[in-house]
Amino acid sequence: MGICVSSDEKAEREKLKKTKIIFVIGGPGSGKGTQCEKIVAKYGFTHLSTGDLLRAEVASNSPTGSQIKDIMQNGYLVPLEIVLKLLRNAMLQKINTCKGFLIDGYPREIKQGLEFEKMIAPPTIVLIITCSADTMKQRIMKRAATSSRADDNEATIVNRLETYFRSTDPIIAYYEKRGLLRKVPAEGDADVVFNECCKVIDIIL
Ligand SMILES: Nc1ncnc2c1ncn2[C@@H]1O[C@H](COP(=O)(O)OP(=O)(O)OP(=O)(O)O)[C@@H](O)[C@H]1O
Ligand SMILES: O=c1ccn([C@@H]2O[C@H](COP(=O)(O)OP(=O)(O)O)[C@@H](O)[C@H]2O)c(=O)[nH]1
Ligand SMILES: [Mg+2]
Repeated sequence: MGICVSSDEKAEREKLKKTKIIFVIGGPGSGKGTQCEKIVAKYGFTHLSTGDLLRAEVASNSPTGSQIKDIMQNGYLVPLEIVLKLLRNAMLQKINTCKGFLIDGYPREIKQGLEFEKMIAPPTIVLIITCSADTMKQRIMKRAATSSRADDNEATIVNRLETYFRSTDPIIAYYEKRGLLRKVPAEGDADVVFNECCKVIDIIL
């Protein structure tokens, strides 16, 4: 028996394929959220952070939320099916009004990127925000003073950095080979970094 795809689903897929999609990746605390906020203000794109979607799921106390709470608290990766389902639903909710999507914090592994393309669409570009592990640590510790994130503590930061560095090189190589990768150095002030982000985005408008 073949797979039955409804006409609604076909229309959704077509819409998703026509939309600009920017993956925004980078280590924990590198400034993805900060840059996305600025990009939204200037370009009107829709910002979806997979970390935020997962935190909302945990806060809702759903069965999925309880399943992923400890994984996140410890700085490991949530199963891909869960992340992708949340992401797809969130995208479909915005698809009719959206000028383009910023997908912040995804993919964390090549497999996540491949599944996204299968279920949703290929990214237009992949923006990677890069700074040293020391800078990331310092930024998160500073944020920890005011954030209520359960994973903004020294022990979890070590795991988050390790998780990031373990999977990131293959992701970079993969999108570089396809000509989709855009690197933005992020040691400087947020405004300086933003200026570089704009140069990259202006080209795809
Ligand atoms: N260029 C920058 N210079 C100095 N501080 C910055 C810069 N970019 C971000 N920050 C600060 O660093 C902290 C982490 O930034 P942000 O939350 O945007 O990172 P993130 O990549 O989204 O992190 P996470 O992956 O943990 O969600 C924030 O407190 C932010 O204000
Ligand atoms: O695609 C994703 C995105 C996030 N996470 C989980 O959510 C946490 C917080 O993610 P976020 O992007 O907010 O912060 P980061 O870990 O990059 O600092 C991560 O440590 C993971 O446990 C995940 O498993 N898959
Ligand atoms: Mg963030």
